[in-house]
Amino acid sequence: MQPITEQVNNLSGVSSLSQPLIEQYCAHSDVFFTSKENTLLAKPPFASLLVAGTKNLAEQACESLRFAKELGFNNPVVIGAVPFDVKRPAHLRVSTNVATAIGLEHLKTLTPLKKEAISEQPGAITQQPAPSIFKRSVQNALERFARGELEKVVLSRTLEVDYPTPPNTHALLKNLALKNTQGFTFAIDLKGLESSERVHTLVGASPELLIARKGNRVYAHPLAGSEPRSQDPVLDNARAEQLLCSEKDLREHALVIKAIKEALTPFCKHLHIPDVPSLVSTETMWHLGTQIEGELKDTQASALTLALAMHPTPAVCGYPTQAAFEAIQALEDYDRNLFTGMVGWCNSEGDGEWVVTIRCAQVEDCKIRLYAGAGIVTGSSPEKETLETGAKFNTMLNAMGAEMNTAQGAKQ
Ligand SMILES: C=C(O[C@@H]1C=C(C(=O)O)C=C[C@H]1O)C(=O)O
Repeated sequence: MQPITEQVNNLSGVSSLSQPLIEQYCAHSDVFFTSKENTLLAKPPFASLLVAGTKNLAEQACESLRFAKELGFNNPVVIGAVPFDVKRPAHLRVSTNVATAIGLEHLKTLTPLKKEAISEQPGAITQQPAPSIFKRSVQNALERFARGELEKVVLSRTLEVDYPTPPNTHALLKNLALKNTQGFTFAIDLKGLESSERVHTLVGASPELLIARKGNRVYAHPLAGSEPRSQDPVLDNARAEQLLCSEKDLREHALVIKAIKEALTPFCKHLHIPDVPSLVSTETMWHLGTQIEGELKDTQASALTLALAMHPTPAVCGYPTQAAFEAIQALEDYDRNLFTGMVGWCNSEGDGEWVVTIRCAQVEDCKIRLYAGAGIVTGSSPEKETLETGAKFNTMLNAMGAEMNTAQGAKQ
């Protein structure tokens, strides 16, 4: 895919390489997003903040971008985060001050970034809920499947890491980008939502592309079905091979593909979906992934419109969607808010990239809250799902320079 953001403003006149952009990021005010192809750094002043329930969010975004263009800005961009529950306020900003660069994949050819400490002292980790409670929720989900109430639900848990002084969010972002050059690394200032002067940032490195649009072409790369990586190469390969032919994981994956096909078909002239998924690896996980490509009937539907039509996919919610959503409300005892929502950007042409908000955390003052979920279907094991969510925390824990012990299920 060619860079989508070629035409976007570069008002600060920075070079077109992403490393300087990441160096210029300021945790107190900015929004940073990078994919393999594009890096965007949006700085204040922001033209407006779109927080309405997301029902008509795409229209609002479209109007605000048109208005910004009428005011003489060449390439305004909508950038930010939409929550898991689309009835909750989104955190999207219209920016006319966006610097762009090529994607992070090219970081490899630049002076290597070095991993930085995010805090002088280690943080204290608390699991919320405790693994035993998470396992009970998985068991409850299995009982719901047996009663025929639904086929899949994604259940999640969190870790709270408390530091004696505020951790360095900029260093955390750089560490994430350094290790996840194949994924989508982001940092979104959330102060507009909370009206607090303290650093409050959503930060993460998602491996999952919800949708990218460039002209009349669309791309999606849903992931579902996972195995933790192992540091032992033989075991690591064996886990990957096992995943590729796991009946349970293929069934879990197929539900996601079915829903995405239903969501995208009305918009597309052609939609290419491979018959079988392939393996996707991150630093910490193996996943089953399907590379979907389509051609739009027309370019009326923006990347944000398409993303909202797809969200929440069964990769983060379950199947059927409403039953899964209700099961999540009943079984999770915390507020997901932005976790398992979407993060990304969209320009006035309607082009953009939206990724699933996973492998992420919220940094607030001296606390970092990490999130991880796993798809549960008939055949899932409470023990294995706890280990899987534990392994998913490692994307953030590694970047934080933190570690949980094996008993807590987060070791590789
Ligand atoms: C919910 C998360 O991941 C989702 C669930 C997956 C699974 O169950 O296999 C895989 C990728 C994501 O769609 C997460 O990482 O927190």
